[in-house]
Amino acid sequence: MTERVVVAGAVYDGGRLLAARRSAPAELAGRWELPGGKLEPGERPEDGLVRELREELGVETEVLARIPGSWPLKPGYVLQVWTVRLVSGEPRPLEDHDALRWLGPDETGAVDWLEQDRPAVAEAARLLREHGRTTRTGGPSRTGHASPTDGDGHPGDGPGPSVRRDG
Ligand SMILES: Nc1nc2c([nH]c(=O)n2[C@H]2C[C@H](O)[C@@H](COP(=O)(O)OP(=O)(O)OP(=O)(O)O)O2)c(=O)[nH]1
Repeated sequence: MTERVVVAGAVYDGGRLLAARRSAPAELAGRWELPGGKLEPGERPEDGLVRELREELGVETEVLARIPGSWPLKPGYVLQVWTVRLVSGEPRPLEDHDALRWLGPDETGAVDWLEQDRPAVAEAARLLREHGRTTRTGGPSRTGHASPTDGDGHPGDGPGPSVRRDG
C-alpha cells in the first residue's frame, strides 16, 4: 500500500514559529499542530504545502527546506514537514483550526502538540534558535519585507510579544 503524504509547514516569521489548534476531527480537536494537509495525487509536496497554507490560513508562503523524517499518522498516512517563510498576509484560522499562536523557539512547550508533530517541532525550534543567533530575525516581518541587511536591526523594537533576545 502506498502511503498518502500529509505535508505540514513549520511557518516562520519574525523569529517565531506558527502553531495551529485543530477544531476537527473530534479526536484531534484542541491539540496543536503544524498547519498543512493532504497532498493531491501527482502534486509536488512544495506546491501542495503552499496551496494548503493558502486555503487554511489565507497567507502566501515560500517553502525553504525539508525537516528530515516521516512520521506515521492514522493508518495509510504519513506526516512530512518543511520549514516555510511567511511571505504575505496575516494567518487566520479559516479551515480546520480555531486558534493560532506565534511561539518563540523557547516557547514551543507552551502548547499541547499532537504527539506525531513533536519531533518536527523540536527540530524547527532548534533551527530557529540557531538561525536567530546568526541573523536578525527578532523583529516581526509580517509585512512581507524580509531582508534585514542594513541598520542595527534592534530586534526588540517591534511589537512582537514573545521574542527572546538572549542566546
Ligand atoms: N495538517 C496536519 N495534519 C496533521 C498533523 N498531524 C497530524 O496527525 N495530522 C493529521 C490530521 C488529519 O487526520 C490529517 C491531515 O488532514 P487535513 O484534514 O489537515 O487535510 P486536508 O486539509 O487535505 O483536508 P481534507 O482533504 O481531509 O478535507 O493528518 C499536522 O501537523 N498537520
